[in-house]
Amino acid sequence: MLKSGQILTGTIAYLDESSNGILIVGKDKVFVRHVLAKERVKVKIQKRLKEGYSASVIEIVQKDKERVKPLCGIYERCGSCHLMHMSVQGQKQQKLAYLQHLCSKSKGLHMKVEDIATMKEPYHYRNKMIIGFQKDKQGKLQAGFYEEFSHHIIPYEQCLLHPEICDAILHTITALMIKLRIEPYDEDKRRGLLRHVVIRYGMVSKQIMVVLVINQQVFPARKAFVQELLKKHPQITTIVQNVNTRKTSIVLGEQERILYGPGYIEDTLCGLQFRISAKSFYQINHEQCEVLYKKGMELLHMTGKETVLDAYCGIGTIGMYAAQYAKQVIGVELNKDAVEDAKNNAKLNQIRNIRFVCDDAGKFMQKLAAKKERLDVVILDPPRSGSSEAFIRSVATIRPKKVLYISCNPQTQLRDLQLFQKYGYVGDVLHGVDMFPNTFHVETVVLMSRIYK
Ligand SMILES: C[S@@+](CC[C@H](N)C(=O)[O-])C[C@H]1O[C@@H](n2cnc3c(N)ncnc32)[C@H](O)[C@@H]1O
Repeated sequence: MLKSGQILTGTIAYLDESSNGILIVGKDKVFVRHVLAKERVKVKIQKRLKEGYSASVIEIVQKDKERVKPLCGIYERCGSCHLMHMSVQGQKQQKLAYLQHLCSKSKGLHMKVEDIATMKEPYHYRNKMIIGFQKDKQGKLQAGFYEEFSHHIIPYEQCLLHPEICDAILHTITALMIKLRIEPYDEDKRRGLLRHVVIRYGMVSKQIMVVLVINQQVFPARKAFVQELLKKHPQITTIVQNVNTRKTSIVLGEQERILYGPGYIEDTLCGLQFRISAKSFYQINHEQCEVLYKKGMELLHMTGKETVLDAYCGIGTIGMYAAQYAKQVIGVELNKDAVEDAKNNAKLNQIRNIRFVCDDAGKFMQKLAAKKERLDVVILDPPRSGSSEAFIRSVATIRPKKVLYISCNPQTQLRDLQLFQKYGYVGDVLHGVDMFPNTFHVETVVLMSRIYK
């Protein structure tokens, strides 16, 4: 048994799915942050965990050649980034090893992992920023991201993952909160006004949306707040007030009020125009999203005769891109604001061979199967939790020739691939796209086809 405070030296065996370095000591696992696989480290045991022990690094005795100095001053405390101490190549190797490991332990699947498409400049890529607020012990207002596994905010000056303008806007918002005596929301006491600020940035259009999430219907200093914010940042194209009075960690509430501008931003992706409103999903990495969609179309290799279903379609981005290579596309999405955006986006781009339905993807697929509808291609890009058996079973009933599965969570994707296989669809290559550099997340795409003709 290891003791708290005990000092050990050893070699990191591998990094787990949360990028913890694993040191094996006898039968015990010791979890070490911010190390690389194969590095020799001197660590101090901190505490016992359910699965082993946590330890802090005293010294990296032997550095891996992919180790780099993190550019962010609060990297080790913040927790939003996990791999900033690795070069682009090192991050790629780590993500490849992780995907290979996941594939190898997915029973019944014979997947190989093809390359991961990385970004040359892996900074300032996130087009959406979510900020929380708190007061420190001295009553000083702080703004920042949540520390990993906690509701404690780590204040920051500059975030290397977002466009610089977002930081400047946030600093103005913090100054305005102090000036106009706007209290940050306190989760425990359930008091205070401003819960979160969401900033969305159109990477091509440069349009900016600021969403102020407040804890009550009335926003007392609203006019002055909006006027002063716009005066300081005339680049902001829309400001939305969102009301969230629920006891929840979900950021946005249902109700919205537009305080300035149209209530949405527009952006260009794969040569198409998209309107994005506050509650709609939009891929957070513009450059890599284009890489991902192109990869998807390349894998599908469509002839222009296909009827395609774009399931979990968001604002219709993949579907509209696919519509250029297909006979017709149906998009299905649960979020009604996103469907509204999608319908507008089809008009905006004069794409007439696409229609959108607001429904649960599983239920919609069951209805299509019951009506014996014909589909040639199904594209699905579900949320992190993955798809459902109802959806997968109905796909098998409809018997499309090809199924393209895009995912931001390879664990649930591989679970779903096992189900697809049970229902007669197999894929053998997982393609990675690094949509989230400096973090342990990775986007993957796989093409499946029917085993039985
Ligand atoms: C990862 S996003 C993908 C969006 C889109 N394909 C894109 O690339 O921008 C997942 C989408 O699934 C939607 N969604 C979540 N659960 C759903 C369900 N049960 N049925 C249909 N859509 C759902 C979310 O609202 C979100 O827009």
